Amino acid sequence: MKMGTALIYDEEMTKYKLLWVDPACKIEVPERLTVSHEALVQSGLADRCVSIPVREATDADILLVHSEEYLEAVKKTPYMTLEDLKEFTLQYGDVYFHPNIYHCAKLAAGAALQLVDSVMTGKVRNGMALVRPPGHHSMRSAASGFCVFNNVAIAARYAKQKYGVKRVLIVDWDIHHGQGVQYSFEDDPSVLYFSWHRYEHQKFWPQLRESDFDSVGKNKGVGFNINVPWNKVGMQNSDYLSIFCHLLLPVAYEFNPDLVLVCAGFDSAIGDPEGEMCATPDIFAHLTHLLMNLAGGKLCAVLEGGYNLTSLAQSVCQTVQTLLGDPAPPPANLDGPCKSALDSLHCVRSAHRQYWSCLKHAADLPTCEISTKRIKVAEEEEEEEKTLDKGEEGNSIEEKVWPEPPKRVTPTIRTAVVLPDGVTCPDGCKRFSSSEDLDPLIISKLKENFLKDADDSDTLSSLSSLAALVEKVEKNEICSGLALVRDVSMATMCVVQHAASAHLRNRVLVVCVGDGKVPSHVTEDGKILVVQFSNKDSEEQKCKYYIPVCLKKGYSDVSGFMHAVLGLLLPLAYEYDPTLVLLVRMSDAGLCEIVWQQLTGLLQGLAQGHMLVLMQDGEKECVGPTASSLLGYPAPSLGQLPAPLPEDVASIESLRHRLKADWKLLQTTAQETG
Ligand SMILES: CC(O)(O)NCCCCN
Ligand SMILES: [Zn+2]
Repeated sequence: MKMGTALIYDEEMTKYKLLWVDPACKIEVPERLTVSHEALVQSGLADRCVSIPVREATDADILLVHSEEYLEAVKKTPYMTLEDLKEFTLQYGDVYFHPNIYHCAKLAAGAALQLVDSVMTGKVRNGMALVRPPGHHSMRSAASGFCVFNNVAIAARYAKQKYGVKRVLIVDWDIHHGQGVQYSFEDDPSVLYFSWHRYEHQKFWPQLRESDFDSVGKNKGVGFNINVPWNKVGMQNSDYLSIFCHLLLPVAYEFNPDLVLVCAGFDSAIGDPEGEMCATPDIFAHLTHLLMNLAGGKLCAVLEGGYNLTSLAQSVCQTVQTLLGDPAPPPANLDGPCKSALDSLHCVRSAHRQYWSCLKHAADLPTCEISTKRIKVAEEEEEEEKTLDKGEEGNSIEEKVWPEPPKRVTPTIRTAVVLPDGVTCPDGCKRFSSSEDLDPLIISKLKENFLKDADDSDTLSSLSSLAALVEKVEKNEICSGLALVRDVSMATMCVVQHAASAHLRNRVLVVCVGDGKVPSHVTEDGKILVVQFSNKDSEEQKCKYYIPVCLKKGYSDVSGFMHAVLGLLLPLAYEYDPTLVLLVRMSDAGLCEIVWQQLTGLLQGLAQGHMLVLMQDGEKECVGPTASSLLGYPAPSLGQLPAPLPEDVASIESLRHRLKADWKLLQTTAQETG
């Protein structure tokens, strides 16, 4: 698998600005680009990227999306007087023209195409284009919302035409609805457009009825347009993650794209005057990470909006650092999605349940219109009393403050391996067997707890290597580890006991695939959370921290397993927020290798990538693929997923219903909180 991250930027795109007074447009300033690029340079991230030059999009490129008359009209703007420019601008909404904006718009679109070229030719794995003017509002024959040419829509058409890409996923996390993208692809089943956006029941710009959740696409494209309206401001990290886990990721995996394009707008971050949301910049590390195992890692992020220069720069850095493969930071303040977000999630899932098998079981609403109107009425009442108690000034937008995202230090050793002699150490990994610096107290504890006959020296050495490995991971000297052990249950017990012991401030998430014995007794205090996938009818779930997931055909049913991973394990894991993930492959795990790699890849978003994988020593052939995932290589695609088995969906759903009282990120509708 290819590595390397492209960065596409050219300061020429800073050389246009608003030349007259227009309150709607004054936030779109050249400094947006300079602070973003400067932050990447100062943090050392720019130097780690492959710098790719911009180019001008050709007429043919632009005509993939826009009409000739529109292109011809825009071509005239460089020669216009100030008065003509103002006049020309009046025909569009919330956008401005400038003698140099046509040039910059060609560079912005061209930058996106250069990014597609470098990813599709395998020169890099993924990349980011820092561009302005943005693109997702511009339509076939109209500029809109600071956008002139639709950079991402052009890139999607270009990828299909030049590289024969069959399916493109466009994820638009900008806080505005990219209506231009929706109009371009709403009847096209080969391009799945996903957008969340501030909507407030059509009160927020661009105030379109077709931005609501019931715009699902047209004709052959039904199901391939997904709109998530935010009907309140103040959405937080939990709200964004819930949408990814319970809507975008299940659909994206079912869609199985060959290429992922991101309309990477950062006005959805805290502090932005447009979005007025409260998600912190580090959330973009997780959103990026969660998309990086799709399409074999082929991901192109293109800048859209973002108007708070501080949160914009921080969010851009979080995104690029994740594209480079650095482990994600611990997600901040996950306290469950708010009611309004759950209502939106519920409406979108039920609007799309007929198009996506992963949503077929989604609870139906009586009808969303009624529920939305009901919510609307309730909110308006609430709104009234709020303004009343706010005193005379109705809308005081207080200055938001948030902590600087934590520094993400990648350990010198990314992945260490504990392997029996004769098993080769995978490229990029470091063989680990040191236990000499393990204090004798621990050694004696291991002896008394785990050794039947005291002179079983190689069991002792393997267990003490594991204990030593846990210490190194805890100290962030090593990011992740992989061990082949003789007795995987005993090794699990040893790691859990060691990691959970007092002197290590750990919360250990133990994910077991297979029916072996797991440490279920040590989970009362919440220092351990065990999730075990098996095909044995699970004995009644004992406590909040031991969760048996029973799948009829075990994990051999890829769809059912991925359904459980995306909709149950990921939300649980994010809410639990472990400091260490222990992934255990029990000997009888009939798990297909790619699913195992997807699971390993997805779980690395937790615990800053601090993960230990334990496997039975008979699974030598699994060492290479597991190591490649631990090293940050993207997992191969799973291919088109058939519908999960109904009985598996039923058992996962009933488990989710049982658990959601304790684990708020498992909720998918507001009704459940009642
Ligand atoms: C790219 C963008 O989505 O941030 N543009 C926002 C335009 C807002 C106009 N009121
Ligand atoms: Zn925006």
